[in-house]
Amino acid sequence: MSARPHRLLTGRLVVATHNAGKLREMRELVAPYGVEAVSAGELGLGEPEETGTTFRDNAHIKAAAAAAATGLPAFADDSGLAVEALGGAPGIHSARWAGPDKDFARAMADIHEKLVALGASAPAQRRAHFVSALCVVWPDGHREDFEARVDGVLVWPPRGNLGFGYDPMFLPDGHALTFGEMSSDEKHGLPPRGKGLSHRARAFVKLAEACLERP
Ligand SMILES: O=P(O)(O)OP(=O)(O)OP(=O)(O)OC[C@H]1O[C@@H](n2cnc3c(O)ncnc32)[C@H](O)[C@@H]1O
Ligand SMILES: [Mg+2]
Repeated sequence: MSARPHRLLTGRLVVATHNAGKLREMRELVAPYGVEAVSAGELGLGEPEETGTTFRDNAHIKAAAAAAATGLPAFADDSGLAVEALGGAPGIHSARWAGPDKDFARAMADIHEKLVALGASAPAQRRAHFVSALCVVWPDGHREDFEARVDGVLVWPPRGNLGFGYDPMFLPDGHALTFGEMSSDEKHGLPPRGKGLSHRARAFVKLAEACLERP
């Protein structure tokens, strides 16, 4: 095996998210690796303000806050949908676009309406990508960062109710189903089925390669 420049993650891990859909996916991703995942909710942790200007910064803010509060390594994701015709919006503001009620039906319609106003009806004009920045922070401040994206087009009307957030309108390139129509395993697209499909699974493949070992 090659030398590891990264720090190995073992034992208990805080999954520092308050998003139930992300929590489920992050737990599924770490499950094969023998780490004990405890959620921010189970530990009663608050939500830090996401004041960063990049996905990477915001993921670090969330992981660092959870590591400081618990004395355990913490794992956070900051992610979002970037729509090319909208100059990359909503991007790091993806959660905020859904408002305090987390109304993603409204946020998806909002994006669709903006694309219609631009005359963007052909798939080539409706290109978008999801980005995931994953950050692990240890109580001593050591951090490990991984980022990945998945490209696709935005469909209308939304299709499927299996995922969360913007999944029902996102059709990844080379696939016939939206993320909202995919099972969690299909959306992850991990071996033996694939090399990682979703932004989060692709970033996690990098994290696992660097910081995790199967028991
Ligand atoms: O910050 P935490 O507590 O992790 O939860 P959050 O929902 O606020 O998460 P973010 O700040 O990272 O905002 C990302 C938003 O982008 C959307 N998003 C990210 N990944 C997604 C995915 O895999 N499928 C659908 N929508 C996604 C989703 O709506 C999220 O609320
Ligand atoms: Mg957030």
